[in-house]
Amino acid sequence: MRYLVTGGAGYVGGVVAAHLLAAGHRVTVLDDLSTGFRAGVPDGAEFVEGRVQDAAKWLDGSFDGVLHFAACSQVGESVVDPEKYWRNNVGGTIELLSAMRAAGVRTLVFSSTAAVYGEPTTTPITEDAPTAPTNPYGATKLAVDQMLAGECAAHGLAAVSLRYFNVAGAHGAQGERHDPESHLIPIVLQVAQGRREAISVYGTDYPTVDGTCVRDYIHVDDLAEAHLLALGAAIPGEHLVCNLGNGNGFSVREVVEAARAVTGHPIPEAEAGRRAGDPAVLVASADRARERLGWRPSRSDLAGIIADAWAFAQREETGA
Ligand SMILES: O=c1ccn([C@@H]2O[C@H](COP(=O)(O)OP(=O)(O)O[C@H]3O[C@H](CO)[C@@H](O)[C@H](O)[C@H]3O)[C@@H](O)[C@H]2O)c(=O)[nH]1
Repeated sequence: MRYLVTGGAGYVGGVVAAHLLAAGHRVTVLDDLSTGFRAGVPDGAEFVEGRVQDAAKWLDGSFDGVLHFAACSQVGESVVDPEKYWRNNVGGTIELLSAMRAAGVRTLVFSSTAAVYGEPTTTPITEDAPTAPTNPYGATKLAVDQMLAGECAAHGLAAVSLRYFNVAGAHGAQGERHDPESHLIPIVLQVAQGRREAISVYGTDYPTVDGTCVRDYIHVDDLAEAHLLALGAAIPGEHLVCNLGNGNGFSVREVVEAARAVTGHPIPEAEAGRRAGDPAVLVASADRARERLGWRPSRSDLAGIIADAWAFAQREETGA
């Protein structure tokens, strides 16, 4: 099969592209390199530098489906520059959908997020939980989910929205890298490497096991496998929504403790105030992904996830 992967130079898109290639598919990556690097594009993928808004230039009937990752994804930035998020994330997807319709490409897997749920009312979170995003990033991802439901009903698109919880770990030389970095595990590992003095723990008075926020960390390879399964599970006319998480929560302090064990470095902590918009607990119910996709995450051990991220961070540091 032949697939277009938008945003395939990024962390998740690049790892999914690698899994598609390993499964014997042909992959074309479409990415505008707005993140400043193309390290994520795996060997063996065709690479097209361009914007998703211009997908019509490259999409034709030789493609069997699209995996859509191209999006702005920094929560904080979305609050200060919401227009950029609506323009890219929603505007870009409108153009992609019309290009797909024109080319007769009728299968789509979309990179959605747990951020659509906002502050959850129950845990673990199922797909039927109320959606109430607390920032423009989550709002634009929810808008695309809603757009896809309409596209499926009106035009018979087969679409799956995968709502990721906290993606972590690495696939060999493909790992998580943002500039500036804001995610917990990469920052903790920068402290281990001596590139930062301490990890600022955002909030120690949450109603959780140790007062710090609890998240559901999922290995990027498990996440990638769900995308391949989603391609097979997509049904014309149906918009399927699945959460992707392990169903286990770990606190910030548990993550830091696990990183100390993995790296052998002390990793000092500095208590800081709460970060605006952080829910106390975000843990997925992945029952639907198990039932509908047949998905079985196999790398849910936190130490293993951090060990892969650490190997990637060390590789980046030494340029190996
Ligand atoms: O220096 C840091 C960085 C993070 N945290 C905490 O660590 C947890 C995880 O933070 P982070 O890695 O930034 O992820 P989240 O804020 O949970 O957001 C992730 O999960 C969201 C949906 O659940 C997605 O929308 C985001 O894109 C994705 O980054 C949170 O409680 C943060 O407050 C710290 O204490 N110190």
